[in-house]
Amino acid sequence: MESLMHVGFRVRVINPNSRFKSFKSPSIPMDARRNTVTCIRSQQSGTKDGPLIATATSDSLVEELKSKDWEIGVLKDEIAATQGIRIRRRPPTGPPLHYVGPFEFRLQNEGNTPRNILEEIVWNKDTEVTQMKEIKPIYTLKKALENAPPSRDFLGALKASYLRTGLPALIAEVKKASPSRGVIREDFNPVEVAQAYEKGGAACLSVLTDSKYFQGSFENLEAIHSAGVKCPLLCKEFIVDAWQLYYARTKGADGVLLIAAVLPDLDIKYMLKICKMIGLTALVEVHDENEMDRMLAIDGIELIGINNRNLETFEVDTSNTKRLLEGKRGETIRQKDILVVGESGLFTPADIAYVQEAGVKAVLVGESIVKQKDPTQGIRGLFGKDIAG
Ligand SMILES: O=C(O)c1ccccc1NCC(=O)[C@H](O)[C@H](O)COP(=O)(O)O
Repeated sequence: MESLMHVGFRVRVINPNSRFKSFKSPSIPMDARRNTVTCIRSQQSGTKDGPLIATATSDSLVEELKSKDWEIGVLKDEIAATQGIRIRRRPPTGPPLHYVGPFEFRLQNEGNTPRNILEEIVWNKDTEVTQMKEIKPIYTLKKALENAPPSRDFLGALKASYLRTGLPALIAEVKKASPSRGVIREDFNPVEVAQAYEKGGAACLSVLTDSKYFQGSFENLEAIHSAGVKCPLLCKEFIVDAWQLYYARTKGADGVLLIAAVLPDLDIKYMLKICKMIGLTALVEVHDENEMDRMLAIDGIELIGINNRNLETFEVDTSNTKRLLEGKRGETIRQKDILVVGESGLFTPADIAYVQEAGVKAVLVGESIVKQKDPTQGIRGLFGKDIAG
């Protein structure tokens, strides 16, 4: 996908209502773009006879590239919309300052605020990742992975726990705060929480790494990994770029979350391939029927999470899990041997029994256990019994 963004290509928009039926991307070949960048860099290092003409050419080329990249972003949103994706990936800045493209595109700058919290998070993440990529280019991450220890088997740990206890395997979430609940645990020591979860019988852990909205961090993930916690670790992030997969793996993740509400099918397929290549288990998250159907049409998905929380409105409804596993969808899931995780809003043994009855073999739980003084006891309370091995 990333390369598509940077090479000249023609996009045909399938949506019949689209204002942009066909669009020819910048026909500036990859090499020319590299040369542009090289040219700018050499100017920055600045020889005194650095040609002024080159500055003008570079500046206008950079402006043109920015504008075209922005237009492509808008078109990608349109393609995503044909898959029922409502989250727009357009950066919050709108068109570049000197944008002189089509009038329709210029108009789109109006009302350029996120429509809901998930969109806001994703826009913020796009900016954050762009900056991080500058600091740690992907080749440095790939290099680091050459000597990285093998990842742990996230899916295997869930299956083993389910077989051992006969209850849904627990992915216990290391979560200090959230947009919907604010601060959930004041005296938050991520390593102590992780160790308490492991002692209580969690099969895997989910570690929030977003700092702005969840007060999480990659340092937390790394610290839990280095402390010798044996449970496989899910990097709970808002993945918008394949770079993040490599980064997560270098920080000790064994699994990552891919959110169907954010990522179009092609991105999911591409990221699944990278996950496989670098030893990450992908937990693909859905919230509604459309997302479930899209994911069931993609080959190679082994783990699907059904989020009971609507990430646009914060509304939580555990019957969501049941609804998405009914009928034909449930049958397809069984045929494909996909393990389903029930996520969010689970507080009591009755909640666990309800989602197990619906067909889940694992649950992802944060608030109800992290807010207990002793999270080990929190797990006992959640299941109504001791599930430690
Ligand atoms: O939890 C939120 O407020 C939230 C807001 C926006 C995007 C994602 C959000 N949460 C991620 C999750 O779905 C939960 O952390 C996870 O499933 C655990 O949920 P819970 O047991 O209810 O803490």
